[in-house]
Amino acid sequence: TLPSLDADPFAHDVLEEPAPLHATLLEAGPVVHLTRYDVYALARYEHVHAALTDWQTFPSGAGVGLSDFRKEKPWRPPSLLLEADPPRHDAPRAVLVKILSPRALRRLRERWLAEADTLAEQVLAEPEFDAVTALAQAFPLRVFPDAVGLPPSGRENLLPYGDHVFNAFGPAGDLVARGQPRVAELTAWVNARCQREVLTPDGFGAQIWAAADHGDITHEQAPLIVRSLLSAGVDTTVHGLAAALYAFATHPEQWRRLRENPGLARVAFDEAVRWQSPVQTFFRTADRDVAVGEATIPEGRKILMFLGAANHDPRRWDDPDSFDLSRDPSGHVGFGMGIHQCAGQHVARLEAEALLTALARRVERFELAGTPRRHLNNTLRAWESLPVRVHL
Ligand code: HEM
Ligand SMILES: CC(C)Cc1ccc(C(=O)O)cc1
Repeated sequence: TLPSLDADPFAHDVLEEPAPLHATLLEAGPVVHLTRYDVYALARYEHVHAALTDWQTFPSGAGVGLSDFRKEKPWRPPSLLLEADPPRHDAPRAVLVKILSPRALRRLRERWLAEADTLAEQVLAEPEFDAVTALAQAFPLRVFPDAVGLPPSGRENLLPYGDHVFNAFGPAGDLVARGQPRVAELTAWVNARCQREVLTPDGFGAQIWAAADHGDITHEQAPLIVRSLLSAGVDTTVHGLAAALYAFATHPEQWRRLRENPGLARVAFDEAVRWQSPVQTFFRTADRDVAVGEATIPEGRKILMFLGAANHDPRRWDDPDSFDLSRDPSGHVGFGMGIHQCAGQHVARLEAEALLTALARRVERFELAGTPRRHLNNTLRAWESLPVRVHL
């Protein structure tokens, strides 16, 4: 039989502190029926990994949120990557993976390292500041819109748009309602920024349009693929960097390790992504009755994958709740896994390497200078503020 639970994974107290629910789910069995939404929760690493890598059984085409696109109209035209399955998914994916590859990003490396140094010099002139606004938000907004090729005006729309995109994967509750008043305006702004004529010639956006000229995708698809960058490329890195800064402010011995070996910056970021899982959950749809353990997930139902729980599954990780730079975090599901694995992970890692390297060269120790406050979102694990004191 299938264990069931009436817990609400999107309740504010769970979004604030998901660990107790994760513990319950990890213990209860491979699959738990969440009766409140009639969805099937997967929390153990083995089963989350299996679902992520089996797109035929667990497709994305009906949406990766609670809403089933076969039953209700999506709030925006579906993504050609995130909310598409092969074969439709293939060409957009191939184009974006090439544009965002480690090799393609090499041309940005020096500029992003220099931008991080400049930002660090400015911010570290003060002994105390809010690491969320001064660093985690400021750095991505300093380098990413330019890399996409956005014009300067209106970039303050990116964070609230992304926040709504991530809330919209959850139930239509107060967090979605809070974003509603600005959705039309933010959507219009983002859609206008996906048009060829507003994008600078050397950015990721122009390269997507050039791929259409080259026949790799169609010109109708190009703006929606640019929209994917604007939807997924900002809030994720902001909260990923905030997670890393929170990890180091609460683990001074790990910061010391990074200072002794700045080459650890990239693995430190992946360990922070594993430890905090900035993207906590999202869905798939069961394409058939699926046996998981002795349980069966009925065809047509949504499964909810708890990345944050899988990244702390003691069946897969030693001492999972510790933030430890000596761990090999590879294999974590913080960037997903399989054919939809994060197309922008190398962008995120380069942003993190630049910022953490610039800070490691200057900051002897971080400490919390007040109680961090959470930013609640249906999908993202995020900080509203992270007051820190730095010792140079
Ligand atoms: C710490 C930062 C980030 C995290 C934690 C993250 C997380 C994820 C996860 C978990 C997925 C898989 C979604 C699924 O399987 O349905 C994903 C997909 C994706 N991400 Fe990221 N992401 C990050 C940064 C970025 C950035 C910077 C970009 C763009 C430059 C980006 C673009 C995308 C796109 C386009 C997809 C869809 C890929 C596909 O469906 O083939 N992400 N991301
Ligand atoms: C973790 C994922 C849900 C992040 C994400 C959001 C949006 C898109 C898009 O293609 O719009 C892609 C990826």
